[in-house]
Amino acid sequence: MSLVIGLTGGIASGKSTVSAMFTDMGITVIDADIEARLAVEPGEKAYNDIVSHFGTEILEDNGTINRPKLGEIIFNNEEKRLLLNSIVHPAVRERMAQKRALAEAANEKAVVLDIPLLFESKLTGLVEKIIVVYVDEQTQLERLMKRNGFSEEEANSRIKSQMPLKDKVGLAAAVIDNSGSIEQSRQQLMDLLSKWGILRAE
Ligand SMILES: CC(C)(COP(=O)(O)OP(=O)(O)OC[C@H]1O[C@@H](n2cnc3c(N)ncnc32)[C@H](O)[C@@H]1O)[C@@H](O)C(=O)NCCC(=O)NCCS
Ligand SMILES: Nc1ncnc2c1ncn2[C@@H]1O[C@H](COP(=O)(O)OP(=O)(O)OP(=O)(O)O)[C@@H](O)[C@H]1O
Repeated sequence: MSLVIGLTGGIASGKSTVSAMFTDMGITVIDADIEARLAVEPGEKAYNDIVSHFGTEILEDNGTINRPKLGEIIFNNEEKRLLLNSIVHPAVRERMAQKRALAEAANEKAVVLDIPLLFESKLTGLVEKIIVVYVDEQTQLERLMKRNGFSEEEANSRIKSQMPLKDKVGLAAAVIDNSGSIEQSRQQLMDLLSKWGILRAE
């Protein structure tokens, strides 16, 4: 039986950084952001639905979705964001369930589902234990602006579209505080996985 771990947090809180640590340990990570990208490739049902609702203005010349443009629309319009969610999320859920079943069938010790919107989309039933990757608000804002080249306003509109990170902390089985160095976060993860019996204590 695999332990199914949900890895979540807020935008730019460090989920990918922590999920890379799991991958380094040979633990399978299924990433909702990647599945969401695959689900909207040309020819997919979700792609057709997006084009019919948002129009061809959100396409690149080669027919793929212009992600910065769609992002600018949905992070400034709650109704449109919920519409996009209703198109993309069912496809993501289906893809993640398929991959999770494959990892479980292979009898892996643990499998990680990296889902930014685990709580917002009420997907907690998909996982057994939840790890929240936390950073303080100021660090989150600074890292998001730096990583994506966003203005403070652009970064804040994205942060505000999610459940406040500090509210997620209270809903988790464990929290990794990623406000410090990456090495400090790695140590927290190692301690946690030893405690859960996934890694042997050194
Ligand atoms: C709006 C889109 C095109 C912007 O693409 P872009 O490449 O700029 O960002 P990316 O997909 O890498 O997402 C970055 C982060 O933004 C946050 N985010 C993305 N979508 C949403 C959303 N609908 N609501 C709140 N936060 C979101 C997440 O923290 C995510 O990790 C894209 O995020 C999208 O299609 N979103 C809808 C699907 C979705 O909810 N994905 C998130 C997990 S399933
Ligand atoms: N402990 C750290 N110290 C300094 N920078 C960090 C640390 N952890 C992550 N970062 C940087 O902060 C940014 C956000 O981290 P990361 O991409 O892992 O977040 P994320 O939660 O996966 O984001 P998203 O879900 O929005 O894609 C990245 O540019 C990353 O390199």
